[in-house]
Amino acid sequence: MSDAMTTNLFDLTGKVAIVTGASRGLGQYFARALAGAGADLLITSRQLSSLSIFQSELVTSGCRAVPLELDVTEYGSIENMASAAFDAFGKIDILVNNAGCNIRKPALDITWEEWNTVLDTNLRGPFFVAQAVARHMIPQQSGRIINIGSVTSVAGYAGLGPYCASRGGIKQLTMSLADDWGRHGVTVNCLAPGWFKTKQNEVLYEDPEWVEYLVDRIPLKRPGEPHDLDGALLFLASDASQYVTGQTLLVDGGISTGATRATRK
Ligand SMILES: NC(=O)c1ccc[n+]([C@@H]2O[C@H](COP(=O)([O-])OP(=O)(O)OC[C@H]3O[C@@H](n4cnc5c(N)ncnc54)[C@H](O)[C@@H]3O)[C@@H](O)[C@H]2O)c1
Ligand SMILES: O=C(O)[C@H](O)[C@@H](O)[C@H](O)[C@H](O)CO
Repeated sequence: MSDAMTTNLFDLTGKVAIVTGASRGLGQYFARALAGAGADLLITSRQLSSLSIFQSELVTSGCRAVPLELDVTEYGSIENMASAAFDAFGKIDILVNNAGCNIRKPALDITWEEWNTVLDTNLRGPFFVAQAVARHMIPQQSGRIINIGSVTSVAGYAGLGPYCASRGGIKQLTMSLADDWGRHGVTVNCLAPGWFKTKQNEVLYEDPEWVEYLVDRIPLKRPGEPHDLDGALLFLASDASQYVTGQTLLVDGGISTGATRATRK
């Protein structure tokens, strides 16, 4: 019998995970899934107070959870977070680079500042968070970095120019970092969700016609639910993916099979 049949490849007992942007949305679900698999958690937000209820929930569930302040657009904030994270548990095994934002506007209306806000948050930030955390993972000769991408890592949508550029960039960045740090036992992969209703995009779901159009384009015929991401997250965070690096895993109900379709079914 192979070892895989006698051990739980997805078990994260004793592992320490950082989830950025964990005060709400997918970040909270990622943290819950990692805690459910046994990991201790470092949850970050720009405002520590926004983490207190969620920290209590994690602690009540038996997880050791520490809140940390992080603004991914500030280099000093990233450095402080990474060293505080390491000090909290003496190691960092998993990073989920989740914090992100979107400005949804026709390309002609995007300002210089808006471009910078999206790219600084979604691409420059995750790069420097990964760098700061890898400085702790490399001496350990192990680590799992999971960058959050999107279906827009592989497809372009009108009105999402800076966002698509940032998510395409994170896919390429994932491959570059995987090549850089693989020799040190650190894997870097990208988890790319499709369409999930959260604070970032809830306004879109207020329009039933848009929802109908969206669902029509999704082969599995529904938007994602956060728990749809659990399996892929735990795969990329655990020993189950020990020989997987540089990959982008789309969890999107199949919408990336075609950004648009000529006929409606
Ligand atoms: N919801 C979706 O359909 C979807 C699909 C694909 C990818 N994503 C990505 O998943 C991630 C989570 O998004 P969500 O849908 O939960 O949206 P959300 O807006 O609820 O969560 C985003 C989180 O990032 C944090 N954040 C924003 N700017 C930050 C900064 N400068 N520093 C630190 N934290 C910051 C926010 O405070 C929030 O906690 C984002 O990167 C998003 O782009 C979402
Ligand atoms: O704010 C938005 O317009 C959405 O949240 C997008 O980010 C998509 O949901 C997602 O990225 C597609 O994968």
